[in-house]
Amino acid sequence: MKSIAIIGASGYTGAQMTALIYEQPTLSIQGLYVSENSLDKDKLLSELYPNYSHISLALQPLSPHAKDTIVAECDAVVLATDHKVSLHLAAWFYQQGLVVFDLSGAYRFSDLAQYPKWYGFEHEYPQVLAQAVYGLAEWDQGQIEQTKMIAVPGCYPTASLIALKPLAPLMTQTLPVINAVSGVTGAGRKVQLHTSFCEVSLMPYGVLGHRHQPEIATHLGHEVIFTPHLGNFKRGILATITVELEAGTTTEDIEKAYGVYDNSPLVTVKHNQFPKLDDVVQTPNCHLGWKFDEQTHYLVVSSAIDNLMKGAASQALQCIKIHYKL
Ligand SMILES: NC(=O)C1=CN([C@@H]2O[C@H](COP(=O)(O)OP(=O)(O)OC[C@H]3O[C@@H](n4cnc5c(N)ncnc54)[C@H](OP(=O)(O)O)[C@@H]3O)[C@@H](O)[C@H]2O)C=CC1
Ligand SMILES: CC(=O)N[C@@H](CCC(=O)OP(=O)(O)O)C(=O)O
Repeated sequence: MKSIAIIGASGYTGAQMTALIYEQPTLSIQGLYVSENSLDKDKLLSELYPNYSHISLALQPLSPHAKDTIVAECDAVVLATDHKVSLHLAAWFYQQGLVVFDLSGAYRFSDLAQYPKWYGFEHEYPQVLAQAVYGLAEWDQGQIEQTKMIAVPGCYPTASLIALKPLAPLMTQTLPVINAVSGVTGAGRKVQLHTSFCEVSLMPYGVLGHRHQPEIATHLGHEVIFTPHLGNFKRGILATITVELEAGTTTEDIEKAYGVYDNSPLVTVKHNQFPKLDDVVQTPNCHLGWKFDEQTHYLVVSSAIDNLMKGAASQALQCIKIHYKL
């Protein structure tokens, strides 16, 4: 049995993480934590999320004493916290010997120079960062087993990389174009004007400047154009990607490339049939659908995931299971 503390448990990904770990027979939840002065401290998680009424756990303030107790009692921590919060907590828990599964972007680049540019802070823990691995579960299994510092990928990068990585050896220099729409939970539970009910209307944002563009490019090994959109629905991401493949590429080559997922139960690949969000929301699955034009050698692939599940919590659970060989 592995004992895990969940920090940021009142947020959307933290609550989802709690519900998933709660169901695991070989994992136990040591505690749920929020910030020391959180408005939600000492409330039951089920007061915030009545759909989790079966989980009778309180949200505890992450005091210095609580941190020491976590170190004494836990094997691992899940950080479902903002990047800047995770930056410090991940380093501290890692240095105390715990395994860290961080849902934020604070450890997803090995290149220190990316952090001031995309996250607005200098990375203060280069030695911890050097130990961090990217936790795209279907691709990085060996690394996830080896290290104690796992950076769980972002939601848009998960959808995009699962679709694109098999195609990388077949791509030309032309940049793949990724258009993706996310539900509003992607922005977290905190109150913000642009995610309030009357403000949300399908629109692009972060055009040519979203931090997930370099994350996708880094872990694909190929530059991309990435345009996220906010949709007026709660959960899910649909990324539709147009990519030019080398002249002479055949439909069979692509079928073979996507065969890499033949033994990945959570990834479903369909030719000439496109996914829809309703089929993946509330599941850990990724559905891919693709079509290829042999004349122009352009391929269009759509990738659908639940941003809070495969885009965050269920992928973190995959990483936990891979790491502990559960
Ligand atoms: N939402 C999504 O679809 C995805 C999110 N992510 C990433 O996961 C992380 C969490 O996202 P999300 O769940 O959406 O965020 P939320 O805003 O919904 O939740 C953040 C949580 O962190 C807590 N928190 C804030 N400050 C501290 C602190 N100093 N110590 C302990 N807890 C703290 C908050 O509670 P309180 O403020 O009351 O203390 C809350 O529980 C982020 O890094 C995000 O980028 C990754 C993939 C997908
Ligand atoms: C709709 C929405 O706002 N989505 C978030 C992405 C959330 C995510 O995956 O997160 P990381 O911050 O962990 O990379 C955004 O665009 O910032």
